[in-house]
Amino acid sequence: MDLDAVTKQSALHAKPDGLTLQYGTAGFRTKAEHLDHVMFRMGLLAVLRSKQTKSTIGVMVTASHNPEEDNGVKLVDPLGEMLAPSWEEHATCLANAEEQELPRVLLDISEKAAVNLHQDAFVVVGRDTRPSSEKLSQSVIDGVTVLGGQFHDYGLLTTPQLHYMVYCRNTSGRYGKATIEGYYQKLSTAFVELTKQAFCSGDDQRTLKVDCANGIGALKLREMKHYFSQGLSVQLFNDGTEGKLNHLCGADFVKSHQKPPQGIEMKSNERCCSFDGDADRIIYYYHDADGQFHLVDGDKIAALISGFLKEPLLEIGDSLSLGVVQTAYANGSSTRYLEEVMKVPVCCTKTGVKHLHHKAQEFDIGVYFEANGHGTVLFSKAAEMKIKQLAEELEEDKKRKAAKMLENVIDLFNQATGDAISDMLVIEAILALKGLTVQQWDALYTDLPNRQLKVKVADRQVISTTDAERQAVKPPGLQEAINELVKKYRLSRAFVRPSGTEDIVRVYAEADSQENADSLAYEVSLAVFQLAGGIGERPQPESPEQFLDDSPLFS
Ligand SMILES: CC(=O)N[C@H]1[C@@H](OP(=O)(O)O)O[C@H](CO)[C@@H](O)[C@@H]1O
Ligand SMILES: [Mg+2]
Repeated sequence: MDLDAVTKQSALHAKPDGLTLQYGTAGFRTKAEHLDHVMFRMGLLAVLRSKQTKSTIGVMVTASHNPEEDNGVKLVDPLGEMLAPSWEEHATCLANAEEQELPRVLLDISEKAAVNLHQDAFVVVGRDTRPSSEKLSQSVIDGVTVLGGQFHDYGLLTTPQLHYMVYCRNTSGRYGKATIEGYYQKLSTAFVELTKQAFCSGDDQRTLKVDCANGIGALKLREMKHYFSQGLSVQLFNDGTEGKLNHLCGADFVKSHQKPPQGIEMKSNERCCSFDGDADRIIYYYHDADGQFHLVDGDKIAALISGFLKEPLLEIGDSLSLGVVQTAYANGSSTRYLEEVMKVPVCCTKTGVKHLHHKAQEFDIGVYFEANGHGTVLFSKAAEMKIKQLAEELEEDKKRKAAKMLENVIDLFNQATGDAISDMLVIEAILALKGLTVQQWDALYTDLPNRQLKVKVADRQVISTTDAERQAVKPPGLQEAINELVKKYRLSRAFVRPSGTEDIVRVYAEADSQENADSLAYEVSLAVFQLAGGIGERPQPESPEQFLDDSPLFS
């Protein structure tokens, strides 16, 4: 390691005084103007991680669903997974080190993680469409090269596409080709194969309206749509030509506001979906004949997919285990439906894809989705081999077809991470094969009315939780207060946790009516405000709708 060169270069990527950042649920995120030094340092860290794992490491520059002025960075581990937790700590240490400390911190990390400094390093870089992303990804590359690492800059990519590239490169191309063309080919071939039957049987070509959040999803979907146009026609909205990234549109907006995005023309009963700003989340929705808006979220996606997978699994007669992984934000009705109607085991983990991903790996077939639409399905190596073998060997036509279908489903899912494009194609394939409308899908179960709020407190870390974030253990008295409030309503549940991506506390409540869910969320927010050090004046009790966007206390 040429530490003198690091010192010299780092002066060109100076750290603003007094800034402390933490590698959170999805890497570092803050205002773009504060991130140059973090990018450079994550370039350095990616080289060390690459040397240690003797693999290609990914660095993605994005702040996903956050405002256009923000940016962020996360590292992608060898199998396309999120960075290992011990390295998250190294990342935080490195990002916050004073400039003169950098050489020492780099040596410290190398020693602690037993990095062989003579090993070659290779890093791949991707970025979203934010105005700040190009320059920031150049700072990542500066960090990579100063430590002698090789790199490939993919330029504009969705986050899941970068995960895919990393996975392909570290599995000698067995997973797919590590090019954008390879990604399009792999997914669209599986989609066309899977849906052949559905479209032969006389179904009209299907159309789907997609709100691309004015982000990278628009660019990539536009490039890709010709590959699968024989099975599905997508109409793009919020494609970035006019509007601002994630502003009044995108999956996060639709889910948290429970209303349609601006910039999309919705006719009644038309199937629409929204991606988020880096295209790793997807949410469906429609207006019914009475003009009422219906959200079909990540929980319903998990229900649709697991129901669909159960049938061919039964058909092939193999006892592969199927399970669903959710977080505390999953609607209570979805959990009940999966467990009681579908008879599928359900696990709850902490928020953040890495937790769900790891839990899902415990099943032969692990379906994981956050309610906000981030998720995928993981097939264990053993399950994949078994299915491939059965698709070749099974004599009975019906059984062989079921195995073949599962084989295509495996190829259609991005096994590295949740992927809006891949999930969209899976969902569209299932709806086509089953002949389901979006209304029929929505009718699998009825969501319990729910409300999410954000509370600003002086230090959100005064709240700590247990039981997959469903119980607050600190500050004293908070959980007891929540329990008392929950008792006032029917079918109710509420929890609070500090966000891992924003400087706020999140409050979630559900109950038998929207009014009750709103009141409960509001009352719990007040309890947080009082017991966990809220900032500003105590808000007057009004409808949560009124302070969803505007209040400095709640948003
Ligand atoms: C309630 C919620 O939607 N939380 C989101 C959000 O995390 P927070 O830690 O809640 O800020 O961003 C994460 C990264 O995108 C995503 O994984 C997660 O689901
Ligand atoms: Mg995202």
